[in-house]
Amino acid sequence: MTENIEKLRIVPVVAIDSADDALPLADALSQGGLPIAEITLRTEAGLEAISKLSSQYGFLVGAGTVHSVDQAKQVADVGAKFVVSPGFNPKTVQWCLDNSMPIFPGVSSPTDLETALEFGLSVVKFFPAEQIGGVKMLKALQGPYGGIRFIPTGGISAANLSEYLALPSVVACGGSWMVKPELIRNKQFDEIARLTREAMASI
Ligand SMILES: O=C(O)C(=O)C[C@H](O)[C@H](O)COP(=O)(O)O
Repeated sequence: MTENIEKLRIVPVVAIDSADDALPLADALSQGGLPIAEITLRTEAGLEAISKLSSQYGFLVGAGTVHSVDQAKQVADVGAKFVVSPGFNPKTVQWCLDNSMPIFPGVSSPTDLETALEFGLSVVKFFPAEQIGGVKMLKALQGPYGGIRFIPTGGISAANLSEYLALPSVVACGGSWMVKPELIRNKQFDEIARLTREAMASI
């Protein structure tokens, strides 16, 4: 899974209000060159949106904001291909490992990284990236945690994306800047495709 995500280099993080918008959204992202999305469970429509996208050929759909084993089971049942969580929940991580579900749990400190090592993880989300020290913090972590790679998310946009992607420890960056909820709500799919193309052109 990491290789697939690393090829694309950006993971759009989506909060969707209506599952009816899922397919046009996936089309817009694909047109922009990013056939991938992390659909968060922040909204009630999230699970249904994941279900709709899981059968879209060539589109990689993961689930975000997964806080519990129950939620991990739910997203697995509807066809999510990977799980992301904002923090490190050992029970959720263990369930995913036991069930061959790729998981990228959030870390924000060396202590979290120690836990990730204990679970044998080699790729984690780094959240909230900008607020916890961004590129500088990732560089500092590179020494003692050279075996771990990151998906920084939080505060990333076209303006600072390339700084993160230049780090060898960064697999890809997550972000909502090209899929802001209001763009989806207003069905501005052309604008989503444009912002996605712009992001892809900057890397
Ligand atoms: O919902 C989750 O599971 C999260 O961890 C939060 C998201 O990853 C960030 O909200 C994305 O960050 P922005 O690109 O700054 O919007």
